[in-house]
Amino acid sequence: MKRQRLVVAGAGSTYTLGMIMSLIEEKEHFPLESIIFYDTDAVRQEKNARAAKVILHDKYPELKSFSWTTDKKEAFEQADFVFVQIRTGGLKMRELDEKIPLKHGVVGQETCGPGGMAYGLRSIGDMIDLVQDIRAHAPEAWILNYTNPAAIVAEALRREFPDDKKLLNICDMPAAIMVSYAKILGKEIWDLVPEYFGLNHFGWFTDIYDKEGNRLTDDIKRAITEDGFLPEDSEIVNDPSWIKTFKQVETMLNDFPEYLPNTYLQYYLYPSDMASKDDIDNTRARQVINGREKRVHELEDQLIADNTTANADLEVDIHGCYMIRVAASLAYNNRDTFIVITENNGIISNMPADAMVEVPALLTSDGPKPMAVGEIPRFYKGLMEGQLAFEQIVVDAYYEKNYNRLLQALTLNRTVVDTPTAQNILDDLIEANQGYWPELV
Ligand SMILES: NC(=O)c1ccc[n+]([C@@H]2O[C@H](COP(=O)([O-])OP(=O)(O)OC[C@H]3O[C@@H](n4cnc5c(N)ncnc54)[C@H](O)[C@@H]3O)[C@@H](O)[C@H]2O)c1
Ligand SMILES: O=P(O)(O)OC[C@H]1O[C@H](O[C@H]2[C@H](O)[C@@H](O)[C@@H](O)O[C@@H]2CO)[C@H](O)[C@@H](O)[C@@H]1O
Ligand SMILES: [Mn+2]
Repeated sequence: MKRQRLVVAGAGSTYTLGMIMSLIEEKEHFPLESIIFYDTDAVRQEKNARAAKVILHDKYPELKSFSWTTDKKEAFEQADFVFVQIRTGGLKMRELDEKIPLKHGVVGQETCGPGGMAYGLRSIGDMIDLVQDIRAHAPEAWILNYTNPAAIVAEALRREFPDDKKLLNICDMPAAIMVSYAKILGKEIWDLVPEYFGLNHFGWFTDIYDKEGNRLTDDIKRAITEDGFLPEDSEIVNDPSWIKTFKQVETMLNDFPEYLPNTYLQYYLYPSDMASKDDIDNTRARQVINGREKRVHELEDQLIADNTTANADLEVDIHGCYMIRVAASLAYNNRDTFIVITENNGIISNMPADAMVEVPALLTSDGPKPMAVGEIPRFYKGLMEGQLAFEQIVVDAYYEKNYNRLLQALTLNRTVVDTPTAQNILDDLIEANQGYWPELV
């Protein structure tokens, strides 16, 4: 098995340490020769890097080299794989994305509605530059991108790099949901075969099978409607916000029993309820700053001070493992099935060919081979068409630098709808995003 040379871009991320643990856990599936961290923020990256060095020294002796840099050439020129996880504007801007819509009585969420639009307009330019930089030094490397808002980023990258066959956008949410299904069924996530369609953070499981072909969907639905639904992945199992989100799946399934919903549909199906229950002074970004980010940094301080993992509480979560299994399937032509974001081209036969959809695909060394979904029922098609138009108009607005396009996008979005409200939110977002968004005309 060829050992891979991996670059983590955005290595100052709160997910990096978890990714290192997953790389260790998955080393037989995806063996590494080297890891290079790359980030534009040398200080933020260095903390993660020094802690990772301690972990890798203890738990990955086979790794030939580990280093970190802010130099693009040094980072990318030898890469086989680049995992991309950047956040333009940081958690500070995420907090504004959440608070500004809430101030106007609208859902405040990093990837949905106005918050997703704001974050998208910040991310697009940086992501285009980053992919160009990677391609300048590593034309053949696989780029696995999970930078959010993945739907809007994927649409912009599709337009910018139409012929790039080694650029794949992915999200871990379907996998995190499947971890909970697996727990209900007394199985492992890797034993389950999903049938799924949608857009990123906007989709449904239509069926779940095991590898022997047994249909398990009704067992899952029955368990959720009788006993409720909880997160089970280690990263989120005890997080009150994620517990509340998973519980909402029971409500969605009772209201719309046909398919099993992605958790993110709560923002689109119950927007008034979601907006009214959020605390503007303690939105998700604030919880992450005081929670995951603080926890990760404290753990890193401890690892660096101790110079050993002996006393550290290190856990593996599905986020990293999913990305790594995806990478392994591409690298070694495993042809495993994963839910990924890809251009529709007839997969969902009654959705536009150019839509970036989220569907199961066989991942091969020749790229993803998505499985046909066929025609989807009118309700889902209607919801998806509205959301897709929103996402595509946001990307149009980025290129056209056009205020009115953004007003159209927000008015279309199920979390907003009302034009004067859309105008007020948009004006506040423009002010908050000066220097990040294109100058609008
Ligand atoms: N698709 C998914 O399912 C999924 C799951 C988890 C996280 N994410 C995404 O991963 C990203 C990281 O999240 P986080 O909360 O850890 O954020 P974070 O702010 O902790 O980390 C992001 C890092 O990216 C760096 N960065 C910003 N712009 C950069 C650029 N142009 N080039 C290189 N580095 C750059 C920052 O300096 C920072 O260190 C976000 O986009 C988040 O939404 C996606
Ligand atoms: O609010 P956050 O920062 O905690 O989460 C935002 C991300 O939520 C999803 O990712 C989950 C993931 O599904 C789960 O497995 C675990 O690793 O936690 C992640 C969140 O902490 C979502 O898919 C991402 O796109 C979001 O960035
Ligand atoms: Mn996601």
